[in-house]
Order: sequence, then structure tokens, then C-alpha cells
Amino acid sequence: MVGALLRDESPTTLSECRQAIDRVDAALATLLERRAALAGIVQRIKPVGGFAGRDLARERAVVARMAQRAPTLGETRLAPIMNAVIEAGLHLAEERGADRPPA
Ligand SMILES: O=C(O)C(=O)C[C@]1(C(=O)O)C=C[C@@H](O)C=C1
Repeated sequence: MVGALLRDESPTTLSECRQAIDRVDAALATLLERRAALAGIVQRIKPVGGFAGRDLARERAVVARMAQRAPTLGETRLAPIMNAVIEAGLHLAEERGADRPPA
């Protein structure tokens, strides 16, 4: 899925650009859904899950590693994006009561 998105295409018209963006956004949505599911499992495994168990050092490491793959965006621009992604996952986990111990 992601591989196809990285092929060397050069859209020139507004319509072509938006179609290419829509394909990337579809992949992003799928990946974000998967990430949120995994982060929800993590919250149940951790001794203290949810916002109370937030690990800022881990979050910085996540951003630093992503910046190696997205050097144009870099850590400065990736940090607020990943903060929003992580907080969305934590809100979802808390809504689902993921801070309870596993059954
Ligand atoms: O790795 C963890 O400890 C998690 O809880 C997952 C996660 C994340 O979504 O990546 C969420 C909150 C933490 O602050 C750090 C990372």
C-alpha cells in the first residue's frame, strides 16, 4: 500500500495533485487507525496507562526516529503532529476504559 504511494509520479494539475493527496490520506487513515489500536493495547499493558502514564522520553524518541524518514519536516514540525496523534490515541483508550486492568 505505502510502496505504491511512493512511486515516482509528478502530478501537474490541481485535480491530479488532489487525487494523489487523497491516496496518501487514505493510507494515513489506515495507518493511524492501526497505530491507535496498538497504542490502546499498550495502555492496558503498562502499569500506569493513559495520560497518567505518559512517557515523554519515548515520545521524543518516536519523533526523532520519524524525522530520519521525514527530514524535510524534521523534528520541529513532526513533534506537534505526533503529539496530536498520540493524544488522540490516549483519549480513545481512556474513552474505552483501557486504563482498567485486562480481564
Ligand atoms: O509507548 C508507550 O508507553 C505508550 O503509551 C504509547 C505512546 C504512543 O502512542 O506512541 C503513548 C503515550 C506515551 O506517552 C508514549 C507513547
